[in-house]
Amino acid sequence: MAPSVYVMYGSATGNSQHIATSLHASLQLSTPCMELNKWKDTKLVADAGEDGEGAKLFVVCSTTGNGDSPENAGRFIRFVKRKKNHEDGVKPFPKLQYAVLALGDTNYSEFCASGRLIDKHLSSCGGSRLMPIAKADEAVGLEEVVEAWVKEVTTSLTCSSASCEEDSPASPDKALSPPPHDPTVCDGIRIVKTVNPNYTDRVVSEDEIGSLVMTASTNSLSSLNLPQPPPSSGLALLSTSMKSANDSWTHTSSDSATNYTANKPFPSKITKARYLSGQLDITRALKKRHLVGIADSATNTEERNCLRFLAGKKGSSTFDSFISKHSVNLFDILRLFPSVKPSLTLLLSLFTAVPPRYYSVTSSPLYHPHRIKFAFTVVDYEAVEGSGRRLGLATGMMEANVLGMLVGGEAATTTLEIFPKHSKEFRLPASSRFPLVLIGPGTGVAPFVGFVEHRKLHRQASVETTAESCAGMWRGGFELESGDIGVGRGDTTDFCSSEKAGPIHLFFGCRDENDWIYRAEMEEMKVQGELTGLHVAFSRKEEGKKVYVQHKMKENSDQLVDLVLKQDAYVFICGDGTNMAKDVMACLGDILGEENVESLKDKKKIVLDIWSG
Ligand SMILES: Cc1cc2nc3c(=O)[nH]c(=O)nc-3n(C[C@H](O)[C@H](O)[C@H](O)COP(=O)(O)O)c2cc1C
Repeated sequence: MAPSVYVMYGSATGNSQHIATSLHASLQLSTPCMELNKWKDTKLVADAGEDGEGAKLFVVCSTTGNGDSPENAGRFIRFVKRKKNHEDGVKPFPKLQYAVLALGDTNYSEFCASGRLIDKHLSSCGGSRLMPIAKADEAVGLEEVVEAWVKEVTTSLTCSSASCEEDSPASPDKALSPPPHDPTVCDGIRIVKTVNPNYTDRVVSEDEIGSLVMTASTNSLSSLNLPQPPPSSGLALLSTSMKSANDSWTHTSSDSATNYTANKPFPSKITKARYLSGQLDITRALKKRHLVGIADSATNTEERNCLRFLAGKKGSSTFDSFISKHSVNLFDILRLFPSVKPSLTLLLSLFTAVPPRYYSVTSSPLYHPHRIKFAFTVVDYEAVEGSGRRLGLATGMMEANVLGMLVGGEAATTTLEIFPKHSKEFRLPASSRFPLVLIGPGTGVAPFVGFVEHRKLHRQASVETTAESCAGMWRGGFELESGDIGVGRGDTTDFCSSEKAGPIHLFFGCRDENDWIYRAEMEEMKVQGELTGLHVAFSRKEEGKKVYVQHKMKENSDQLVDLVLKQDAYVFICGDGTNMAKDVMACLGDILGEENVESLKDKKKIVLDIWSG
């Protein structure tokens, strides 16, 4: 009997899920397409086990966080990693053949970490590779690697099948990649009247397509009637209450709060909101896979061809200059290409459920055990001047919810569904004695505000506890009278307070003073001595002089060497992964030496929490 074929995915923002479901549909499999965590709901273990008929498994999995697995793949990865799965005789998948497509982004240091783990451990679990792992890089575009992998999977299945000729599954190209060369598209696509108002019924060359679509888009986009919220905005801070009869945020693994997940979030009450500054800058646009899907629903051939061209290899530069540059979204496409009438089912399959958004907590649980604060940039921008305003889906919703609170002190009307996502590494060392080097330009600074607050409160609490013990208020069952020991309570408090806490240096960067979030807090921390060094870089304060955090780090090279290499400091870096993290890591390499940086990363003494826009 032929082995059963399974397609499974681990996805945080929908890309892997879409690739997997499209592949699954095109292969017309009888097994369901599942998220990896649901592997036990399938017959995979039975089929690929010692007594099974054999199984082929195709995995598409992304990496999120800083080398973390997507939530819907974590359980599966923990399962394949189990030590006992790798011992002789008890391997769970001796009859498994598999292939892994890993999605990632080379801007992150742990490129494709989850896919690599799955590929490695499926082999340790007894499986054999049908093909080497494929790694698709978001930084340069996923399409090429994805298309090649899908083709290889399809070929491997069709040609290993005895009934190759009659039973071959439908080509996955249909769902996943642009259609093959079509002369009406590539040799002279006619841009439809609705796209170009100056259209005359003529054939235009490929070179003209870009500018025509651009002209049309600028005209049309600027007339889009997007809802206009009040003038912006920028960075906002929300404070939400976690308090309910039985739940508390502060307790860890054993507590019920950790049971809140993306699928079962906690409805938190918004208690406070305030603006932190007035600047924004994020982009969001349709991906090629959306265009491929939508193109088929165009009833007008020319519109369909135009969309296919944009989604294909030949249309890549037009795609960049039209779709990406203008942040063209579905709504724009429906207006620009009126014959496109996608069904609800198609849209649901193309646009996966809105993924959760992750924000760093900026407050210490020691301060407010039942409340958390977090900061976010309100996405509100024009992709190209005059092309109309774009609003962030999640941040726009959050801002709208608390607008009354921000401008008039009214209470928020809705709750915010939240759940915790614990970080293994991006957390303060247990002892306050270690110095900290905190590098967080822009909103990257948000978690560090909580770090400094937490360390202050932690230290206060431990000084008070130690001082009480030292002063003889408690001595394991009996109390000493004042005068029994030669020092007073004041002396011991002073002694305990003088216990050395490591210095904290914060490197922050922004455009100019208007952009300086948490300024009051930072300056207060410096005055109070909680921050030993506050190093602020302004990139647009002086004409022609761009100063970034790396420049401030270089200025303080000797101090950094002393803190990190002699005093055992922890270095935390948070913020934009596309440029900042790379530049900061290169700068650390220059200051501390590449080898030291590598070894400190391995020891988790240089820790990153980064994201790409
Ligand atoms: C918040 C965030 C963190 C990420 N972290 C990593 C990472 O550590 N390593 C990596 O290779 N890619 C990382 N990526 C890139 C994603 O893996 C990539 O965008 C992928 O296409 C997402 O696929 P998905 O939608 O199926 O989750 C990250 C992306 C985001 C948005």
